Amino acid sequence: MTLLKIRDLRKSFGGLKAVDGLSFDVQQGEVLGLLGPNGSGKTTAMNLISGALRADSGSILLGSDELVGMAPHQIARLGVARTFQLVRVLGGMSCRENVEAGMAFRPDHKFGAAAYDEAMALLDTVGLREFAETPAGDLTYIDQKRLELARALALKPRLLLLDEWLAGLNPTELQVGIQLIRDLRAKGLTIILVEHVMDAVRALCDRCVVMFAGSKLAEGETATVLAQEEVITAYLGAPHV
Ligand SMILES: Nc1ncnc2c1ncn2[C@@H]1O[C@H](COP(=O)(O)OP(=O)(O)OP(=O)(O)O)[C@@H](O)[C@H]1O
Repeated sequence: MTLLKIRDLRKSFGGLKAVDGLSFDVQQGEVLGLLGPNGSGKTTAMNLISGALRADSGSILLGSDELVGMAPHQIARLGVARTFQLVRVLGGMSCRENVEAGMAFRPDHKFGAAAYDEAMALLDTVGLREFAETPAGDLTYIDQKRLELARALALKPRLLLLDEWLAGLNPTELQVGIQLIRDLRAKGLTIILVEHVMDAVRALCDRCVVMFAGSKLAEGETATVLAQEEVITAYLGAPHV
């Protein structure tokens, strides 16, 4: 079953076509890798899906809901959650409060003890239970990334957008991060993963879409796509492949 249907999506900044006629589908329950060299339009595409940017034209259907033209909080309420390439936690609030803030965007948001219990369970999921009352700003960068994931999960999303969530992890942390995303997939969550860490892409993504200069260069099963000559050429010279 198709959860997300993107058709002929376009976004320009001045004369620069950051997303230029992009179309692809995301199936319910799959992890889709959104790949491409630096500047190819991946983050812009994620911003268009989450509503942080408004498309110039095209369509983004989540189920039967058209997301183009909706405000970010409306899209969040429909069940689209994200993490950011540059982490954005509420530094002065505790980790638990950050997660509880994520719940506030949910149609069925909880208060008091119920919110507390759910926030603690989510912190447990990402390995931060012991830091529940620590100000988020005191966490290391990696732990802030974990917290951002817990806050995204607090939305009980149907679709999770992860923008380079695994970047900057050491090899041990990377394995933990990969397992965490696997667990989320096993629970039926649909995920779009923008990622430069190819080991993670191979380990996690059922299918990949490769962007180049705002357009789709390739799409298909991960191993097949990564072996395509035009994909290798597009990445040539990029140090992380
Ligand atoms: N707000 C903006 N204003 C002007 N240009 C922008 C803006 N956001 C992105 N761009 C440009 O749009 C193009 C696509 O950028 P985008 O960040 O989507 O690429 P990306 O594939 O996510 O790259 P990276 O892998 O480096 O994160 C780039 O040329 C970028 O400089």
